[in-house]
Amino acid sequence: MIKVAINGYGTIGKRVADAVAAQPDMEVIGVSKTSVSAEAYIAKERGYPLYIADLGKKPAFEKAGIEVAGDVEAMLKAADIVVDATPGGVGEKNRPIYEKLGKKAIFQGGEDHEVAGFSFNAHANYNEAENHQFARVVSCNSTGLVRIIHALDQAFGVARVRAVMVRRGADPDDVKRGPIDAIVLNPASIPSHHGPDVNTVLPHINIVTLAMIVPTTFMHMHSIQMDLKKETTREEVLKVFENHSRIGLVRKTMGIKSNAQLREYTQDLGRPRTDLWENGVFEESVSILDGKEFYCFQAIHQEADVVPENIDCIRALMGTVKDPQESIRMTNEALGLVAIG
Ligand SMILES: NC(=O)C1=CN([C@@H]2O[C@H](COP(=O)(O)OP(=O)(O)OC[C@H]3O[C@@H](n4cnc5c(N)ncnc54)[C@H](O)[C@@H]3O)[C@@H](O)[C@H]2O)C=CC1
Ligand SMILES: O=C(OP(=O)(O)O)[C@H](O)COP(=O)(O)O
Repeated sequence: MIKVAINGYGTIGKRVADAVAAQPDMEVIGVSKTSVSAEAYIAKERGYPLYIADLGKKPAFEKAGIEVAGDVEAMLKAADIVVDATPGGVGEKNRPIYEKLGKKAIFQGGEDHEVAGFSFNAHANYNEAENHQFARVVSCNSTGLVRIIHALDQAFGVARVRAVMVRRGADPDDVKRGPIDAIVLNPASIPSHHGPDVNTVLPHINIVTLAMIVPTTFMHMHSIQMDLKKETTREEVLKVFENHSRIGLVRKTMGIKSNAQLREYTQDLGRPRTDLWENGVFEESVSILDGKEFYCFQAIHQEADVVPENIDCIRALMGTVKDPQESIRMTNEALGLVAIG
């Protein structure tokens, strides 16, 4: 069993912890929090040993009825590998301790590529991970882009990509963020970080991305255009998506035309935390013009799509499963991830 520590038990960390616990070849040896919160109670409820960054806060946890197993360093020492899901920028500060203890670590998309020196996506570059001490799972939007670009690149060749990301303003629990009544260019300059981020995994792709944020909390929406190298048809493109285990199709017949309806659907499916782990490509939007021009809309659930990628990244860095497809299959099966559509 691979012993996994989750440093930072928040939006991403709590999902990764549950996903690790569901795998046949991994166990959660601990999760960490900085202060008492509802999430600390959930860790207790799940039976995950809870470690804290500052032992000076131990009395506050104990007063709240939450047992503390030790400090973060003790958790790291007990682990084979750590998934660092602390807020963007904190991972970089944590890196020296992983180096000191000789532990493998996975960073998230809030860190720069250089923090790990290797950026990861299971379908695109799983086999390059072995022998690395560190990896970074690219951000949620970049993960969604890499999946779809890589799939079409493998099938038809991709000459260039132009994409616009309409980003959710904040996660559902994030009461301090906005906007409440605005469309914010984020950033106003071009490109947004997503294109260069895609290039950390797929360096040969010609891509320009633009991004803005809107007052929603559930999912980003992408408008994507790609020039393909080989002529194809809409039907052939749909077949590629149907055969991809992490690209789902929002079928025309479902009548879903928004993030809100898609959330209702994942909820009705009984997905944990309503998570959409796969890309949600809108079937109706998939278009091929003049044989080579591809268009689509896709929804990306920001809290969820990086979760299975973190699980595959654990196996890839540990070198325990050599075949990417086998790891992807194991991860999907343990999560109950059967792509929609
Ligand atoms: N929320 C999202 O939509 C997505 C976030 N990411 C990335 O994942 C990373 C984590 O983001 P979230 O889960 O949203 O953050 P979050 O704020 O929900 O959770 C972070 C957790 O880390 C804990 N923490 C803070 N400082 C710590 C420290 N020094 N040691 C241990 N724990 C500490 C906090 O208590 C909190 O539980 C970031 O790099 C972010 O950019 C990636 C994809 C999507
Ligand atoms: O990884 C994300 O978005 P991104 O792919 O646009 O960087 C997550 O939605 C977190 O983004 P945030 O920086 O708005 O919290």
